[in-house]
Amino acid sequence: MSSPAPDRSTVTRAPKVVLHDHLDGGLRPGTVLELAGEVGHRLPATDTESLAAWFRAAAGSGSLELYLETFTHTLAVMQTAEQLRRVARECAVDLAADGVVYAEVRFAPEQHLAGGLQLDEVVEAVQAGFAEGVADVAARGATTRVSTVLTAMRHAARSTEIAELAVRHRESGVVGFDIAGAEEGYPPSRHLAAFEYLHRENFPVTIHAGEAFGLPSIWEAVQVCGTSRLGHGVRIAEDIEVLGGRDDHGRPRARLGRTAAWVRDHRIPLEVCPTSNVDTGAARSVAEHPVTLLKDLRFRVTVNTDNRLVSGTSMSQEMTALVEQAGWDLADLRWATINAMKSAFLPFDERLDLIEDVVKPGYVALAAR
Ligand SMILES: O=c1[nH]cnc2c1ncn2[C@H]1C[C@H](O)[C@@H](CO)O1
Ligand SMILES: [Zn+2]
Repeated sequence: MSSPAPDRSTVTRAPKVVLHDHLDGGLRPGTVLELAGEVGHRLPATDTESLAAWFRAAAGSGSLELYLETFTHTLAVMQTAEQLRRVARECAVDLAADGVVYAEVRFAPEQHLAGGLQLDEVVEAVQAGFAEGVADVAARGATTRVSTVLTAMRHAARSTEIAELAVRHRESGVVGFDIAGAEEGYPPSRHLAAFEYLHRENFPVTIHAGEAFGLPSIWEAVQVCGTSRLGHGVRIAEDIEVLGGRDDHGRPRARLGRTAAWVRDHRIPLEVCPTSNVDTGAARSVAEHPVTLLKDLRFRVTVNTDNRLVSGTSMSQEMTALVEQAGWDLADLRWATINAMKSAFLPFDERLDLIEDVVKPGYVALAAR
């Protein structure tokens, strides 16, 4: 039985969980303008509206490489402890205002050293900003929680150093490690030493894979690098043959290749970011995005923002787009949210508590209105 299609305000009020959100892709346009003015960085626009529009237009180029070029303007204003703390504080506040109750936010410390900071200082500044933001939210009577994922850039050669950095800060809210950046030509196995170190340390890993490059990248991330989650992972759909019609349980009839079957059988979470995928050309539209097929086939799908500023989005926007353009209903949103909470890099009991004490009651409250 399908549940009603929620409107935008219901989606905004629903408790949401985001596992894939880049700190340097989610700044407020006003903050970029203000900080750029302070450091003398030239931007392609001079007011918040046209700057936000510039990011949208530049990001929607259909290529990951061009999408990533827009980050020069955000990274330029994230090079001091004060700047990082402000951006992180605003990130926590903005996510909470959108109804996000748990977030894992990522960034690449190696990209924040131009102002003379050391790697540990970068992490400490961001952690301090998240703590301030969470406290601001609490002071206004709401609750959110933000964890940190440290990213290493896949074209660079600092992944082992960043992996060690992540492990050093595991007691203060760094919960995972990721690799990001241009995918083609930079397979995840280049960073095998970092992944092997992290496995020895029992430290969680997610890998951007199956966005700009297809199945081999996903296979390598899972089977060679032993990732716990897949950043995007949408091109797993290339390993699925849709046969048409539905089975007795209402699921689409389909034949899964070995990699797709492995990912589904082992419940490997897919951190799907629909708008970002449309921007980079990994999907034609939200309506045609493979996330709906993957949901119907009961992969462990989660819904994410990727880059709120760059893709002009939010969790509520991603979920509303899925409702309006791909036929998702409230039960689907709840399911994806619980999937995300189950897949978080938190201890099992804390994940369970958030599901039972926050997510499920939040959905009950929505239904009661
Ligand atoms: O979707 C993405 N794919 C690959 N790399 C990405 C994506 N979004 C952001 N990045 C890169 C650009 C950022 O500077 C970096 C760290 O957050 O990660
Ligand atoms: Zn990403």
